[in-house]
Amino acid sequence: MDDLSTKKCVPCNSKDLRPMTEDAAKHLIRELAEWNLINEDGKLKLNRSLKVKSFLKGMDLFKLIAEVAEAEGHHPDLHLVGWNNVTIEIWTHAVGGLTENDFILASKINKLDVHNLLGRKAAISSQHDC
Ligand SMILES: C[C@H](O)[C@H](O)[C@H]1CNC2=NC(N)=NC(=O)C2=N1
Repeated sequence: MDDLSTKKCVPCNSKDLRPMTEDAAKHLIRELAEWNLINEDGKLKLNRSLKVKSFLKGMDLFKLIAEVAEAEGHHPDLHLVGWNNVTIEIWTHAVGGLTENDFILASKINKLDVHNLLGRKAAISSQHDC
């Protein structure tokens, strides 16, 4: 399996884009440390929450994530910035479910060097050598 973070998201407006099955999503999620596969009213999504050092550091993290999303042309739902935590959800709105784009974006988020923004003991990805 190629490292998802080395792939590029594709435009979501191709008519033959379909949501992936739950089995396919369960297979791919194994490549994504710290992300959860959730089923919200039958809609599969990727979800994760992170501890951050402060509200402002949470906003800084969202800005870095936004830059990755803009570069990929694929966007997360940046759900929440709390005083010490953030929550991110990713799904492909065009198909109402998950596509490989979502996993690619999550993998690129995992690669961000944001140690200075994260709360104690938090890590953006357990795959990092910290
Ligand atoms: C053409 C382009 O791919 C679409 O407008 C993109 C933009 N970003 C997107 N992000 C997400 N998460 N889902 C989409 O369906 C989507 N569509």
